[in-house]
Amino acid sequence: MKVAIGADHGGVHLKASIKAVLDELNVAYTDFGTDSEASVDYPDIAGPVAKAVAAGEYDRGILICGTGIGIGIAANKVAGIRAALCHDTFSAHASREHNNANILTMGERVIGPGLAADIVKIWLTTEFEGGRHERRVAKIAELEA
Ligand SMILES: O=C[C@H](O)[C@H](O)[C@H](O)COP(=O)(O)O
Repeated sequence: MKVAIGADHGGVHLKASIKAVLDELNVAYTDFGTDSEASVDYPDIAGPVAKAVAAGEYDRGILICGTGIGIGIAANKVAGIRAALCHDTFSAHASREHNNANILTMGERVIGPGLAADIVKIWLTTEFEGGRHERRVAKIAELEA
C-alpha cells in the first residue's frame, strides 16, 4: 500500500505523528507538505494529493487541516475522490466498508494524536464491503459525469 499524506499549517503536527504511525505499520508514503506552521492554503495541499490518488499513483490519501473540513471539501472536488472526515473509529471503519473512501481527513484542532492513530490503523486495514454499497458508490461517480 502506498499513501499520499498532506496537511496545511493547521495540521502539520498531527501529520508528523501520523507519519510515525505509518512508519510503525511499514506503510510507504509520500509527504506532500506543508512542513511548518507558516500559513498555507489547504486547497494547495489537497489538490496535488487528491489528483495523485485519483490517478492511481497512490492507493490512499490522508489529509489534515485544522478541522479536516476544508481540506476534505477541496479533495472531493477531484473526480474519483471520496474523502471522508473521521474523528471516531466507527466512522473510520464505515467510511471504508460502506463508502470505499480513498482519502481520510482529520482536524488537528479537533482530535489528539492517540485517537488519530487508532483511526488511521482502522481506516488502512478495513476493506470495502461491496454489494449494495458498490451500487451506491457507482451512483456517486455518476454525479461526477
Ligand atoms: O477547514 C479549514 C482548516 O481548518 C484550516 O486549517 C483553517 O481554516 C486554517 O485557519 P487559520 O488560517 O486561521 O489558521
